[in-house]
Amino acid sequence: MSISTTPTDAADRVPEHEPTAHRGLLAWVREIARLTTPDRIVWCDGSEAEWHELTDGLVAAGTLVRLDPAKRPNSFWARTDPTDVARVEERTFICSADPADAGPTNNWVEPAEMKLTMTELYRGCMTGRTMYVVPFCMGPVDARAPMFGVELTDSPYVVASMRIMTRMGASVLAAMGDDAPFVRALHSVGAPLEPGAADVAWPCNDTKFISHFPETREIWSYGSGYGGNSLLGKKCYALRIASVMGRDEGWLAEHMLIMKLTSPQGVVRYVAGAFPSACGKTNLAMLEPTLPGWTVETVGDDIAWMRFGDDGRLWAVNPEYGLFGVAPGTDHRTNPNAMKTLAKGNSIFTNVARTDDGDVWWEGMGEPPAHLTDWHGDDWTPDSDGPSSHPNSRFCTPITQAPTLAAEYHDPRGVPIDAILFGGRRRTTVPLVSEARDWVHGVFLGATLSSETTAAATGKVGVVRRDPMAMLPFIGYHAGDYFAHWIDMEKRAGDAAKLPKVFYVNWFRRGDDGRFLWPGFGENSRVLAWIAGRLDGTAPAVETPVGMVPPPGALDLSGLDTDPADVELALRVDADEWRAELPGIAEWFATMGDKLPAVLATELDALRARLA
Ligand SMILES: Nc1nc2c(ncn2[C@@H]2O[C@H](COP(=O)(O)OP(=O)(O)OP(=O)(O)O)[C@@H](O)[C@H]2O)c(=O)[nH]1
Ligand SMILES: O=C([O-])CC(=O)C(=O)O
Ligand SMILES: [Mn+2]
Repeated sequence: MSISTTPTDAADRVPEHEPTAHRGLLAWVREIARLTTPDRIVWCDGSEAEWHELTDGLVAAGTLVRLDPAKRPNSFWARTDPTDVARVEERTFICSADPADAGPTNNWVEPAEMKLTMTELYRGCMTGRTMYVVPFCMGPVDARAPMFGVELTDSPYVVASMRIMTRMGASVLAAMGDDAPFVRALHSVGAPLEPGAADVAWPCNDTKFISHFPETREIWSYGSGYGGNSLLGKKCYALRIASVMGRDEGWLAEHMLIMKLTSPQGVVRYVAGAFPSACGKTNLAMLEPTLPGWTVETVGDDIAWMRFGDDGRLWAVNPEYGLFGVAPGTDHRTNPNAMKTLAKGNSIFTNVARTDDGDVWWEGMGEPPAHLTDWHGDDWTPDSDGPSSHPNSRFCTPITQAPTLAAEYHDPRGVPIDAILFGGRRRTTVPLVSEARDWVHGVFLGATLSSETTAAATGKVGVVRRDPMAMLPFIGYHAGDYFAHWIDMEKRAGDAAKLPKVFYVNWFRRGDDGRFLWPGFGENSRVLAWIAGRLDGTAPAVETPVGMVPPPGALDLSGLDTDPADVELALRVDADEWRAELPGIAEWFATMGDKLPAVLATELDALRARLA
């Protein structure tokens, strides 16, 4: 790291140590320093030495606790303020010039008004703190058009996490040269330190704003240190801002995993999958197939940027560099590859429990130890009331440590997608797997995707809501325009178009007694094998009102110890349940007003007719 300024004249000193000649960047850094008045400015180089300096400082401040290096090398335990544990959707804003561009799914404030409000919050907000300049790149730096960003933040926890989650530092700054365009991402925890005041382990502010200015490609985040609100390369840039770039430039920025699926015969298929937050993307991306001979390799677990190649195929890149995964439920039986990734160390665990011998623990990881320190920092025993770990506790770890990493991960061209899966968390109605009849029907399935809310966002858990393409909290513009953009992708593919087939999955259907009807996790390979068979034209399917499903016997259930009657229930298409679903879909579409593409209204009419 290089320190560019002294404590007293942070904003105005001659930039002798500023490691770039990028005038736009320098001017912005000085402008923000003048506004936020940090004690010093640090330009992050992404080096090993810088990581150690940051993490040592965070340990000294009490934000991080170093885990036992013999068990978890170079790894740390963090606890947040109990009010700062998840994305805050009601405090997230799309500040487009025209409110119609934000649409019915976003909070909107006029951009100048939002900037006025937030400028007053930012004024002096870094007093007593360091402002870090974090140059980062979403996707490979050697891409044809590398996607740069710079985050200015007063949180060293954010800097350390950004080093895991993005390509960042001196090499990125060098690649930016002196005039590359970049997304300006400003972040503050909103907790100035007056001289002599004591700091807290997790500074944050009750007032929170996660604001996006799509026209100027800017992000202003204030008051939260939690990942989804503060690691601005992730949801804010790679989904909300990038979805607007995609609209303008003809590509897609999606909340999708990307996997490489290889059959026992060696046939390779690339599959992307959109499931809402905490609905199984990371697990599917790292799956250990139970069906012999199949392999799954990981390209991405959360975000896919997809554009058509000259070959008419849809090519997907994972813009991220790390995994920011849900901890609870992750275990050697459910996701052994995540456990192996974490065992290599170099990770930050947030809001999980710590064992007395310097390791981490969370619900779902086998038998609980007799004593833990829980995510509040309190003593915890198996007799304690609540869980030891917050349901949205997370691990942050380098994706390059995954034993399942596909070699293609590093390829700036990405991988050509053969199938897109949409999926949600539904106790009823939605069958284990179904296939769309064509592209428009596939877009309809995505546009009407529904799921029960999870702990990944603040608010009530378990409420069914429409979550189009698993992007409800992340579409940076009008959802009706977004649907039209998806439909139009068919035209963008050109004459040689080879569109992915679309499937709809639900791992979470339950029996009357609340049990999961389908065992999930590695057993999902059986569903993937049927999907691969559909792509090859070898697997059978039967028409139902909602799409094509595997007939009895079409799923390979050999060696599965689930009751076949449960599998049948998981696959069932119940016309009554689906008829009950129709008013909700109609209501949802009505919120799009005249922006709803006519073909989607036609799809709904056709579904209604098939169910009549
Ligand atoms: N029953 C069941 N649970 C699953 C399955 N796959 C994942 N889960 C659980 O669902 C939760 C979320 O899974 P993840 O894979 O982390 O979800 P995600 O979509 O990557 O979540 P985000 O990182 O928030 O976007 C975890 O507790 C998993 O254990 C499955 O096939 N069946
Ligand atoms: O953004 C976050 O906090 C984590 C995440 O991946 C999601 O919620 O989809
Ligand atoms: Mn996610």
